[in-house]
Amino acid sequence: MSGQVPSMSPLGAQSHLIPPPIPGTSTTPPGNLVQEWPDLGLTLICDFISPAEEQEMISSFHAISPLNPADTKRRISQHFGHHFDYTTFGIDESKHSPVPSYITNFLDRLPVDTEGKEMGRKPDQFTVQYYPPGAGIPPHVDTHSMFGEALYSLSFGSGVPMIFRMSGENEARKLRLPKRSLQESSQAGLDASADGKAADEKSEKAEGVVAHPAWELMLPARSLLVMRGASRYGYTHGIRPRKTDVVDGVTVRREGRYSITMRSVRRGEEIGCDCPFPGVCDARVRKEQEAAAIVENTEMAGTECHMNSP
Ligand SMILES: O=C(O)CCC(=O)C(=O)O
Ligand SMILES: [Fe+2]
Repeated sequence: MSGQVPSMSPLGAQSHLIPPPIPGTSTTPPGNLVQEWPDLGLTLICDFISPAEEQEMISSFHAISPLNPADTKRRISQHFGHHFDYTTFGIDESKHSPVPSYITNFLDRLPVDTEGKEMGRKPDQFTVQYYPPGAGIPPHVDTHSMFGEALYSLSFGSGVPMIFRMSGENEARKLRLPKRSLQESSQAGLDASADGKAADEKSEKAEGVVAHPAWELMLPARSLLVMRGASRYGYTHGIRPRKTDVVDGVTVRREGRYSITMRSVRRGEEIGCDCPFPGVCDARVRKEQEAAAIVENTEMAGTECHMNSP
């Protein structure tokens, strides 16, 4: 079955990767290969942009953020479109950075929902990132309630394997921990998530949490990944920091990679989530915390009454 969800694995197997689920394949009218995992809501469209568009994107990125040869480790991010305010967890309508033409040029080509409440919805928030060779991004679930369901990631410059794993107890627990700092989870709409894979696995091992197996999906340069459904709401995604990758059985050096993460910002009544993954859903966590605060206040009031009574 395409998009089959792997079953739970015993502890210890988690650092090993299992093969990715087998996709269904098709081609778009211009002949681009499309890989689809319908059960996971995951789609990968190859050659979504041309090599010429890719070159334009790279030069436009570095026109704003020139590469610093002394700094070869840090991911560099540029934000366009509506600004998301991570202190209020809302949109700041007064702040908007013009979206560069290298992005607006392909917006009409993005696959959007053709039915349902998000029909025709296009992204309006864009994060362009440069990952120097070897850099990654910790496994995380993008915030559910504040963004539309479809998340897009366009890869360019070079390809990279993205790691996916059905989230479990560990992610649910972390989402419920008091936030050490909003900044920590802020840079790309991430949940209050891991500090990285190593930290993730260490805490799982220490607590004996049984993790779901992880698998990697190669995102080729110029490909577009679309995450909806389970892959968007229930799975963590990330990129392991490492200098080499094994691609089709061959070890290759990782090159610098760029990506454009595209999201649509929810406003007003749209904010919220009723996904089938309450363990890692920020909307559910907020409700739980509000309910707990009401109980606590009621108990405090009861105590006061009791103290005041003769
Ligand atoms: O670089 C990517 O493809 C993904 C980045 C990501 O997951 C994010 O910004 O939330
Ligand atoms: Fe993400």
